[in-house]
Amino acid sequence: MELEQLIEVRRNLHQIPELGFQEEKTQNFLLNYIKQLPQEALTVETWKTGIFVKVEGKIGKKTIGYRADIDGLPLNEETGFDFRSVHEGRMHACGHDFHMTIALGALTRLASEPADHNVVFLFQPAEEGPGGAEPMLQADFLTQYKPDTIFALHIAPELPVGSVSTKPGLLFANTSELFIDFKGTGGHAAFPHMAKDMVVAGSTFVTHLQQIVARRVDPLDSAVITIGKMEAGTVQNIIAQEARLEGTIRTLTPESMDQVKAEIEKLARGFEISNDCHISIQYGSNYYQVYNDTEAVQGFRHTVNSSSYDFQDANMAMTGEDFGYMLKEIPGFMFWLGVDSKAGLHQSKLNPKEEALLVGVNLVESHIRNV
Ligand SMILES: CC(=O)N[C@@H](CCC[C@H](N)C(=O)O)C(=O)O
Repeated sequence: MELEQLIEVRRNLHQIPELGFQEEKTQNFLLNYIKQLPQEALTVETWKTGIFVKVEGKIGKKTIGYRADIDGLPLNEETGFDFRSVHEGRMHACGHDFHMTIALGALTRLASEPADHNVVFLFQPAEEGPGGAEPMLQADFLTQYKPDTIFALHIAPELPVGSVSTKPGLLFANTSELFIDFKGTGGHAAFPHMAKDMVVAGSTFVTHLQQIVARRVDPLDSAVITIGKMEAGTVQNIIAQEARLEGTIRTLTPESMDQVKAEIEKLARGFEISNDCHISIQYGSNYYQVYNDTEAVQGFRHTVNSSSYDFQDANMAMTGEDFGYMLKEIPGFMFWLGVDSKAGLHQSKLNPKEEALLVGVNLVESHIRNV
């Protein structure tokens, strides 16, 4: 599959981003594509809105897993491309259109010319939330064809095309979604002393959360608490009775995640007293850290060094990835693929360079053949 075809597939996928476990059109597109490949070596099975494809190897002693995530984000695209999202308020702003296209490109080559080993492609739903990797690991297909090793990639806007980057050990953080609801007493804007104002409580709480990171977490460790969404009130002259914060916590160890959560709960109890309100905290999906196997990374470094592409040592990042659950069960690694975009991940103008699609396909295919 050459660059022109990869671009066509990517642009088709780019137009139809869907949220986690709603990826019906995406699944159909992928299935239709897979259907027109030579079928002799393929076993295809759907799992919820995802898909497994096994390619029987020529020798077939080992099984290599390759995972691509398939969901989009709830974001309005602002690229102005003629192939922009046709789904209002949805965008492939985390590169999953690239991830799927690269997997299809490698699958296309392997379906025509299988590798020595078996390969299982996992088209996984719901990476952005609520998390598809952990339940997908329980699928019967994987019990039957459990990979001995597994890998995946993520696009990296800050790296040039032709570069990839990874490291042994911890690559991505532990994550937990965070939802905090405040309930006070509404009232007339002119009589604040008679109400319990949840705009004030909620917004002060946001700034106090940052003190947990600054003053409770060991400075030699690290954590992030980001509130990405805040909702409160009804109109400008009514004191808000309710407020809601939605965010995410990132830590470098599962233990510091427990500590940060305990600190948030402690802060909330204090706020309930000082603001005379009720606060309830919910954690949505939690992702286990992405921890790369040293030997697997060495093998990949060898693949890259034997190609015309450039390998760079990565730093840890506070991004999260439910692929961490797969790596907890199966040794392997994740790597960053350079796509050189001014706008970063989760931004409405993300514009990865499409030449990187071919770099991805070449490296995924050659690594599978080298393992
Ligand atoms: C690679 C990437 O950007 N992943 C997401 C994963 C989000 C997990 C969950 N919804 C959360 O926000 O905690 C990320 O934001 O890092």
